[in-house]
Amino acid sequence: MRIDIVSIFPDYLAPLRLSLPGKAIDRGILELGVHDLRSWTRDVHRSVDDTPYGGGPGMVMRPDVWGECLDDVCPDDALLVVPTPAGVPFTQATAEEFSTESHLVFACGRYEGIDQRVFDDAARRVRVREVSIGDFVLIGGEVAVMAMIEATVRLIPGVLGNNESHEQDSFSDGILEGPAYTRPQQWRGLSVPPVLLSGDHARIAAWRHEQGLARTEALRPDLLAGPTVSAGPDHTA
Ligand SMILES: Nc1cc(-c2ccc3ccn(Cc4ccccn4)c3c2)[nH]n1
Repeated sequence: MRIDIVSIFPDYLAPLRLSLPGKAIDRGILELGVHDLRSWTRDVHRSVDDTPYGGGPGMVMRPDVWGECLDDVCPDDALLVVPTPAGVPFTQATAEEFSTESHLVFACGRYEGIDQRVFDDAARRVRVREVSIGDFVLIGGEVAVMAMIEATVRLIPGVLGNNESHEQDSFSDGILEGPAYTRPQQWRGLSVPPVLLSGDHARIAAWRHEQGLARTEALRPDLLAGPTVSAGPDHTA
């Protein structure tokens, strides 16, 4: 898989080369390109934003600079992912879909966002996903992109080591994971649940499922309410 990211703060994405994505890069499983949007400016001030039509606070990112950038960075077979508070929810299902792509391009906006015509124009030749990572507003797209890349890259075969796996991920079977324990068996007067010491793998699996279900009912009853809308093949934003 190749991932390209466009940002006016390319250094913000440097941590992606550590930890998981970094290992994937070293193993040749992932190619990562980070691009400074200002490389596509033509004025002496290297301007990327302007005042919003219709008035309102803040600035909007210019279509001309983004358009020329995406012409260079985003080929027709790529999936263009645009983080925005006004997008379709990014879920584990979205991460699964993204992990099967050969080329992802992430457009990190700032200010009040990017001129909508950038995505209307891009949609003439590439698939576009406007995606939200949660119902809160960030200052820009970089943090959202790092979260989406981590959730996506860990699902690529070979990225997680043998003793880590995503098969039992939270959300992958629709319920939250139950509690986890490690040594020591007694700690500050608190004990590990005896079932986990029993060696009875069927009982342990059943207990973990019950614990996950109870946690889900208590904290995330919405997950038990049935399928939700998320950014995926049939939900183009
Ligand atoms: N789940 C998410 C995603 C974002 C996000 C993603 C990209 C950008 C580019 C700019 N902003 C700030 C901003 C503020 C007000 C209205 C629009 N955008 C972003 C915010 N916030 N929360």
